[in-house]
Amino acid sequence: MAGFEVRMCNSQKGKGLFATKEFLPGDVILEEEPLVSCQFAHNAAYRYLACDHCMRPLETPEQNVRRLSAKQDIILPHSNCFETDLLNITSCNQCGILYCSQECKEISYATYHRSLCYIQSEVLHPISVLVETWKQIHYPPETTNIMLVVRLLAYIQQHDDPALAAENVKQFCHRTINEDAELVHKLLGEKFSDQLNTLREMTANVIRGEYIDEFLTPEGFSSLMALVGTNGQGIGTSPLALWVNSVSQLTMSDDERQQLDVFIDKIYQYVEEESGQFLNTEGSGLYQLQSACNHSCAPNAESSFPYGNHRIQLKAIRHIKPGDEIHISYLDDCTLQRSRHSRQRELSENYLFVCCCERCMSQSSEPDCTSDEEMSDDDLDD
Ligand SMILES: C[S@@+](CC[C@H](N)C(=O)[O-])C[C@H]1O[C@@H](n2cnc3c(N)ncnc32)[C@H](O)[C@@H]1O
Repeated sequence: MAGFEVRMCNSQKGKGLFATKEFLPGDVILEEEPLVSCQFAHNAAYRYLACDHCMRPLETPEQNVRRLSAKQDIILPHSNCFETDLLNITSCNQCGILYCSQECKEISYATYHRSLCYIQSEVLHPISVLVETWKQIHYPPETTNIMLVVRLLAYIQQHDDPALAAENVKQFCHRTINEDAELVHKLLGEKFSDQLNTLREMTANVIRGEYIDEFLTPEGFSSLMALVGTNGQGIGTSPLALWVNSVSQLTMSDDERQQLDVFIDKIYQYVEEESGQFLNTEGSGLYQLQSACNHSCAPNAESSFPYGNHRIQLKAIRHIKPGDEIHISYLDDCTLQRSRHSRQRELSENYLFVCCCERCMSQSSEPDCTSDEEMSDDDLDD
């Protein structure tokens, strides 16, 4: 038994993910591979070398920390178990892009890469032109990626049953034409309508065909961009974080643990000094089940990437009973601590919905905050 189902919640929230069995805190609810995923364009340009399919970083924790801190003499203890991960690196025979394994290479080719394979050094290739244009339009911190759109179109094109694949794509949360336009405006900024048209024409130069042409009309493309903006799940992978996680589970004396903690704090300090906050290989993916999960300001589940690649895991963080809706938070921990007003502002500005979770509803009798003090960034809850 899967333990969950996707069904309608109400007309405001649309569909949601519901438990069909009990989950205790720490229980895994589901694990899922994305339909498609892709590393962000700037992240790749800044040498965050990753598997082109699953986003597994192609460096050991030690190589990772040395690059991010610019200190070539750092030696990480207990790091030998990670070396084996990198023994199977391979590349596409035609274009040379890198994969962490033969399996990723084969899945990628069979799912979307066959339609998109090109020699990366061809600066005038339509994909290079599109990616470079995207980088001009969408600066870091990146929230989505035009290549996710392109891979989605290639996924439909290469599918054994392209009509069914197009329907699968349309199952993701979608909106009215006006709401799509508003979301694309948010995504691309002030000059969004010219930019959207440019991106659409460039995307059509990369890929087109019977089952995807409907997504390449002005309306279809706007709706596809909004679909990716609403449903795209951020992915972050870091060999250093995996190493920290695995050494924290080793058995050692209190003294050794204390020394290790001091060492970890120190390397994070070096890394922050050299590389700021951009420490992870970052990208986004479209997940069929995960994207059915609605937001709550008091979530009972959270997602993570415990395998250091794009495979997502959803875990219970509170007791979930059969019939309960499974919620994650779309907000970071810090914003979650803030007032209802502040949380709702963040959600409506960035995700274009008015949150109707239980916590917001139970606080809806709170007066609306309008004073300068309450509008400030640190308007903490309660
Ligand atoms: C990733 S989708 C989640 C699945 C979606 N409900 C569906 O029908 O496909 C995100 C969208 O769900 C809706 N949503 C999610 N959480 C919500 C909440 N707490 N209150 C109101 N709407 C919510 C919003 O329309 C949001 O853009």
